[in-house]
Amino acid sequence: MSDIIDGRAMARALSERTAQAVAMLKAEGIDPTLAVVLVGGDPASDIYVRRKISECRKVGMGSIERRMAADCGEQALLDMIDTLNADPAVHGILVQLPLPPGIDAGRVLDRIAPAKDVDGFHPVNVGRLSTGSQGLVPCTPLGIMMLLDSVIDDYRGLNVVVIGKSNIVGKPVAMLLLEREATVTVTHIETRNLPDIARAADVIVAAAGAPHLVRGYWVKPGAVIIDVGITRVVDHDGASRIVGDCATHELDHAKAVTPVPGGVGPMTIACLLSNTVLAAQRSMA
Ligand SMILES: Nc1nc2c(c(=O)[nH]1)N[C@@H](CN(C=O)c1ccc(C(=O)N[C@@H](CCC(=O)O)C(=O)O)cc1)CN2
Repeated sequence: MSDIIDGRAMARALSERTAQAVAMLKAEGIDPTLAVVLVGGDPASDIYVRRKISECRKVGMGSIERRMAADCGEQALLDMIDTLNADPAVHGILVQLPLPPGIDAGRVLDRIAPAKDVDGFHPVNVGRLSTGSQGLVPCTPLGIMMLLDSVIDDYRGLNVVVIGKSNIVGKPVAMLLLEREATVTVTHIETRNLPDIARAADVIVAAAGAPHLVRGYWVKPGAVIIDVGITRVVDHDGASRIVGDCATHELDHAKAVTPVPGGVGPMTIACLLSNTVLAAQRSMA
C-alpha cells in the first residue's frame, strides 16, 4: 500500500509558519498585504480568489480584492496593475488566471513589478529560477517540492518525469528539480512512448490536465507520484467530483502518492501566502 502525502496537513503547517512571520513583520511596522485581481466571472476563479482572500485573513495578512468586468479592456487592467505596483502598502500582486479572451496574459503578467510578482510568472522571476538565483518561485511548483521533500532526502541522480510543459507547473518544477540535481525529462502532447518513459521514473509529476492518464502499469514499484491534475467530472448519477491525472486506485505499488483533492492544490494557496511574506521581508531591505 502506498503512503498518501497529506497536502492539507502540510499546507496547514506552512500557513502556521506564515502566520508567525506575519506577526513578526507587523511588530516591525510592516503589514504584509496581497492584492488579488480577478477579471470576469469564471466560477472556479471566483472560488479560488475568495479562498485566497480568506486564507490571508486567517494568517493575519492584509488583502486587497479588485474585480473587473470581462470586457474591461486590457488597458484598464494594465492601469490597475500600475496603481498596485506604485502602492508601497502592497507587497504581492496576483492576477487570477485564466484571463478572458481578448486580454493578452503575457502582457499583463509582464506588467507586474517583479518584486511583487508572488505568482513568479514575470520573465525576470522565470529567468532567476532558470539560473538558480533568488527570485519568487511559482506557487504550485514550490508546493510540489515541499511535498516531495517530505518523502525524498536526496534527489541527486533520480529520474524524474514531468508530464506537461506548462509555464505554471511543468517548466518551473523541472527547473527546481534540476537545481537539486535530478535527471529530469519533460514530456508533452507530442511525446512518443510516454508509458515507457514514465516506467523508468523514480518520481512522476503528472501535470497534463488529463483525468487518469497515468495508469498503474506506467509506474515502477517504489516510485513517488505527484498528481497535479484537477478535473471536474460528472458521474453517471449526475454528481460531480474532482479527479486527478493519475489512476490512484492502480498505484498501490508506488512508494507515495498525492491525493486529489487534498494534495498539491492546498499547497498552492499556502505557498502564495509565504511568497507574499517573502516579498514583504525583501521590501524592508
Ligand atoms: N494567478 C494564478 N492563477 C491560477 C493559479 C495560480 O497559481 N496563479 N493556479 C490555478 C488555480 N488555483 C489557484 O489560483 C488553485 C487551484 C486548485 C486549488 C485547490 O486547492 N484545489 C483543491 C480541489 C479543488 C476544490 O476543492 O475546489 C485540491 O486540489 O484539493 C487551489 C488553487 C489556476 N489559476
